Amino acid sequence: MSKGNINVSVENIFPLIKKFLYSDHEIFLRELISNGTDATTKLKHLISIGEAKTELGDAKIEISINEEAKTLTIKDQGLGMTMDEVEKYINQIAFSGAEEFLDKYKDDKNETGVIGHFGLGFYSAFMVADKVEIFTKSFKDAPAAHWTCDGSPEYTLVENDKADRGTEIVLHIAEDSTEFLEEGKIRELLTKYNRFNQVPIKFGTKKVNDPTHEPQTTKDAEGKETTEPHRQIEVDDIINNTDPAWTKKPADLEKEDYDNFYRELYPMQFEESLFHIHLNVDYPFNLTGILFFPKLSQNLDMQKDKIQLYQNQVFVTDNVEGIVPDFLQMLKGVIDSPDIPLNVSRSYLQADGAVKKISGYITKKVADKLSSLFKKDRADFEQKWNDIKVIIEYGMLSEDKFFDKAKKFALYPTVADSYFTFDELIEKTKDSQTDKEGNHVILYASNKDAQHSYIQEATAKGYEVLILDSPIISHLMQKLEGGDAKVKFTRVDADFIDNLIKKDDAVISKLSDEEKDKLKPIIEAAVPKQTYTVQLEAMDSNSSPFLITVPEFMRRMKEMQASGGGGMMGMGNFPDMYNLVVNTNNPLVSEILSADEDKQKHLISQAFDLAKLSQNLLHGEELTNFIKRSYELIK
Ligand SMILES: Nc1ncnc2c1ncn2[C@@H]1O[C@H](COP(=O)(O)OP(=O)(O)OP(=O)(O)O)[C@@H](O)[C@H]1O
Repeated sequence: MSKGNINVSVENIFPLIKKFLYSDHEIFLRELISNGTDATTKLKHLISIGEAKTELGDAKIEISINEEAKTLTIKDQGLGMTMDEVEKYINQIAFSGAEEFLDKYKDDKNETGVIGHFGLGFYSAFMVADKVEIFTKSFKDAPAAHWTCDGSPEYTLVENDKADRGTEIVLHIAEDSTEFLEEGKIRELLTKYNRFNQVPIKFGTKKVNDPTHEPQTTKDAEGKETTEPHRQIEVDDIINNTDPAWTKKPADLEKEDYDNFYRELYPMQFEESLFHIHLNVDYPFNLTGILFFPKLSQNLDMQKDKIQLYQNQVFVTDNVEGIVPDFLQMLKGVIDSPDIPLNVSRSYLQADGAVKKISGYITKKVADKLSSLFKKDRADFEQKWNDIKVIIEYGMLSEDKFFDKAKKFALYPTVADSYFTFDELIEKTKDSQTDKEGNHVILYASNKDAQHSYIQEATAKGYEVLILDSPIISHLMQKLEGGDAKVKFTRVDADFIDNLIKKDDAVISKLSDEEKDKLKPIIEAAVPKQTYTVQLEAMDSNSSPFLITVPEFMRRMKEMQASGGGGMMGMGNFPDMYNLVVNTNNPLVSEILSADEDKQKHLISQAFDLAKLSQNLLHGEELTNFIKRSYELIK
């Protein structure tokens, strides 16, 4: 028997371990299972190179709870340790590792930046146990060992008669951690961290139908058939899938396999994904994974499903900030990499060269996949556009490299359901939609119904009108305009149509300048001055007499501010401002001019309300009054 002090210089490490990372005590189980997994895969390797003369068998890791003894046991069939190895690995290496880890992070307790908390290793057991025992027998021909430590720096190490190869860690669960003696809690943790563990994990047994037994059907005297019940047998309850889809070669997988994996990953998700991207790189870093483009969903549960980060098939976190570019965080799926440093703060992570490369690689893979989908089946891509556009537009805004690639496949749908790429759009509209100053005006609407009359005016002239309705689209337009000084995006209700795209053939006004000077103050007096600027224009006589427009610049700045930054400071709080465009060629406007004062008021308020109605601006009392007045008119 040997007794000893682990390391006197850090006498208080155990209370520190207990207090440390309080909310993350649960990771002890992941750490111990990872050790068991390593021990098993190492043995497998030694057998394969002929260094270990033993059979691996169906080596698994077994987790068991003994409620009476208040213990939780993690037992593996890996390579085990000799007495000397326990002394070396547990008393020295593991301990100094834990010590170093704690030393580094003990002041960082509140820093959410520490992710994963890998590295504390074996000693994390003391977060939940007040005594830990190790029973271990090496695959080598050496006596088994029994190590005990009760949370003081003192340990004992004695020989033991354990006969089967492997290591058994017995945790005597502390009074304040008894939740880890509950089956439900352990099952939850196993599912969270280890459902794709490389080595099978057994947690209890379960009853299944005996596959060797065929239930017999018998007939009674009246010919009624009775089938005997299935015979049930008890089998190990293996909680994990050791071979998840992302560890396989894409060539070995069908679409169905990816769909099944999506469902396996998010069992509460009933929608299928739109498409997947299989990641697989081994230089200059190791990374595998599968990312899914989800269908846009209002379902909040769905938003909760996030990309999960694994390290060698062990779950680390579903907060992939800094590793996956922001714009791709709406994707779902898994990435697995042993090369991501996990016990560092996020700011460090973002500056890490390998992590930057990973993020760049993921961006490139996503762009390449989208590009190939676009080329392979454009109709299908167009159909999916609505679900994927926000991610792509966000990416174009935030990553220049992605912008350059996405410019070739990002789509601009029109109100007539055509989908153009940017280049196609420019080509299609450059002759008809270039104004007399040489500006190439791209017209768009944000809502087909709300801006219906404006859209109609524009399409009647043969112009293309896009439907652009993502929340960040104003930022993207700004960026696209920045790339070509002549291209201007303008919403269809930003002005009356002839002013949106000014051509040379100006319409002649039926009203003389004196008549206009007379008319303007009459209308101004009848509409709220602070909100509406009256603008007299000679338009087509068939166009509406009154038209409410929102200047493009003003509206876009407000929208950009509402969707986060970019707009001019303070614009978001600016009151709504509109132009009231009066068509001096419309007969009704001539009539207003020649009518008596009462009739003038009446005609203006009716026409003004109609203009408001077509901009969806007529509400409440104004709407009630308008309806009343309109009934009077048809009586
Ligand atoms: N179940 C086990 N079977 C065999 N050896 C083990 C087992 N658990 C721990 N060890 C030995 O103890 C050492 C220290 O374990 P510990 O978990 O503290 O650190 P680690 O696994 O090396 O690294 P990490 O800090 O990433 O967990 C291991 O490297 C291994 O040699």
